[in-house]
Amino acid sequence: MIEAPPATVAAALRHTRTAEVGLAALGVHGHAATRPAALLVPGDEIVFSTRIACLPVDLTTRIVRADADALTSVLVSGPLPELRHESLLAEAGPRTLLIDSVYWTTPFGPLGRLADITLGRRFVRAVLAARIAAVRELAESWARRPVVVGTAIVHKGQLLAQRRRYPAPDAGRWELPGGRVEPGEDEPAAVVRECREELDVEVRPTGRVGTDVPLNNGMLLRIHTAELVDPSAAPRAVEHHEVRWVAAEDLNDLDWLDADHVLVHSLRDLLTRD
Ligand SMILES: Nc1nc2c([nH]c(=O)n2[C@H]2C[C@H](O)[C@@H](COP(=O)(O)OP(=O)(O)OP(=O)(O)O)O2)c(=O)[nH]1
Repeated sequence: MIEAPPATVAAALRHTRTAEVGLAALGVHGHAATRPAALLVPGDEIVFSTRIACLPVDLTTRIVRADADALTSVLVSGPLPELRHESLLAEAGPRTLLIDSVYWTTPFGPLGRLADITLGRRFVRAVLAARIAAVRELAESWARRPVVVGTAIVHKGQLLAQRRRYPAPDAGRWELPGGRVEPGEDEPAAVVRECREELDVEVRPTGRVGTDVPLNNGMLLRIHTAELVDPSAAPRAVEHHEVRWVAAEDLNDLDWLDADHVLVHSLRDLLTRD
């Protein structure tokens, strides 16, 4: 049990720090091989190096799922024929139940099975415990951050994106409508208010998508889904340069803000779900 919402725990699971630093204490050294970015996305690979029974072992895994319900990785190369690691998350009131499952096949027949029982399982349990401790620490500290809501408005299979006008480093880049949650306001109310202010339309919040994303300014970005109350309403750029309806296959073409880049695969899933 972790004292944070599932989307926050899911963000901590995706953080390269929990894959790297969490395991270093056990002599397992890992680094993200494909991208140095802080949150892992599907397709990213992590290389782990360690010694088991004095033998050097290198193992590479690839992330195949990274959303608010689960992080899953599979073996790319290493000393095992098969390895799959699944971390499943379930909401438990204000807390999150994290269930870690590791499935593997042992090489070397009966000898391998013996080594598995005497060493392998103990090692995997210790690795999982170290990782969960790192995830807990990160998630519980992020859960105390102020929240910025982003809104994934879906209409006719497309997502509304808007292009920022300011500040200078972000000008011209794309983001989702939204902003800081005001004191005393709940998140769906902030979504409705921000969309009214930024787009001059009424939206109806419908749920959530993706994991949270920690921002460099000390806040936490959380994405809600929404639909237009009046399907014929046309959102307009009140504060931004431009608004645009974007199809799933075009999401990658936009120059998103850094935080939004790691959400693009979840936004694509949202548009192609039905
Ligand atoms: N709204 C929004 N903000 C994002 C996204 N991605 C991202 O990194 N951010 C950052 C940019 C800002 O540092 C912060 C949100 O601030 P903001 O300027 O949109 O909203 P605000 O209501 O707090 O500010 P303002 O309108 O008073 O200027 O979150 C996103 O997709 N949508």
